[in-house]
Amino acid sequence: MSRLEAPGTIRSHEQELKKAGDPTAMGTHCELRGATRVYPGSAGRPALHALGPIDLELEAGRFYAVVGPSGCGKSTLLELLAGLASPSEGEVFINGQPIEGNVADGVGVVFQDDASFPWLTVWDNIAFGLRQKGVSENIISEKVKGATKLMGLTGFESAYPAQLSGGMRQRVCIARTLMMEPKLILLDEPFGALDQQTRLLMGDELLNLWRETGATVLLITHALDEAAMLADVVCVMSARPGVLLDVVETGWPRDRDSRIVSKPEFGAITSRLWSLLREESLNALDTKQRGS
Ligand SMILES: Nc1ncnc2c1ncn2[C@@H]1O[C@H](COP(=O)(O)OP(=O)(O)OP(=O)(O)O)[C@@H](O)[C@H]1O
Repeated sequence: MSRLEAPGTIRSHEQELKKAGDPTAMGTHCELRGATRVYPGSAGRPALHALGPIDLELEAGRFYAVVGPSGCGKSTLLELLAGLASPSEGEVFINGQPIEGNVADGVGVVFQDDASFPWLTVWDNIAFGLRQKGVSENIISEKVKGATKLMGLTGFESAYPAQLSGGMRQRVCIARTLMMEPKLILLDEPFGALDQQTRLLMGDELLNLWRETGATVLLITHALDEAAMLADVVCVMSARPGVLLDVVETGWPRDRDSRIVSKPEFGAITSRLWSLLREESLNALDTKQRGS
């Protein structure tokens, strides 16, 4: 069942897994402490306080989703964790080490926009990062084969992105990220452009991937049902500047799949998320309509 816990209390789960010697608890541990992000003003535009302060701890090997009103700072939060931006105040730690604007090793990011390279085949798209790193072709070949199989792309290795569906192109991007064996996978609305059925199936694939790699996953999504189905923990953000409103533990078993959407608990979780977000979303809409 859905239950709410204060952000600090989720630490115990990781400790339990480690004590039990769980091999899947191999992902990255992340922590934001008092992190804020203010975009400086320019050309007569005032500075914009986009995020925080936020305190959030991501335990190794768990699946997190972040939901919140449009423009509340979800992508900004992801950029801080990815090391693509530095906090204006506060700190971000990856495995206990502060990061300051450096993309940490073992972090993979997947964005909403189809980021496949149109001039490369599926195979070469997936191999791209490893080639950049100078990895030998033998090893690349083995890894690409594994990734195409895992992402259901076998048989399409020599196709170009334009010959694939949107869902397949997004799988190519996920496979390319996977190649780098990330211990922290950050996804910003990766299924936003897909139809509902494809989103559910991609969600199942993402769950498989998460189980197989033991990575820590943080998924940003507008879709409350996607968050409720996929995540162990749903972080609910307020309207801008986004702060953590609540942390909802879904309580799903690790071997879940999209069939849980028919369970009564699923409806209870999505209702809980909407009751937390409804007022915030109205506030965000109101602010947008006032043009501030
Ligand atoms: N580089 C930037 N410079 C100035 N303002 C920015 C920049 N990037 C984002 N913002 C602003 O910061 C706020 C938060 O943006 P962000 O993209 O993090 O929100 P979000 O919750 O991911 O939005 P959405 O739900 O619409 O995708 C928004 O008001 C946005 O316009």
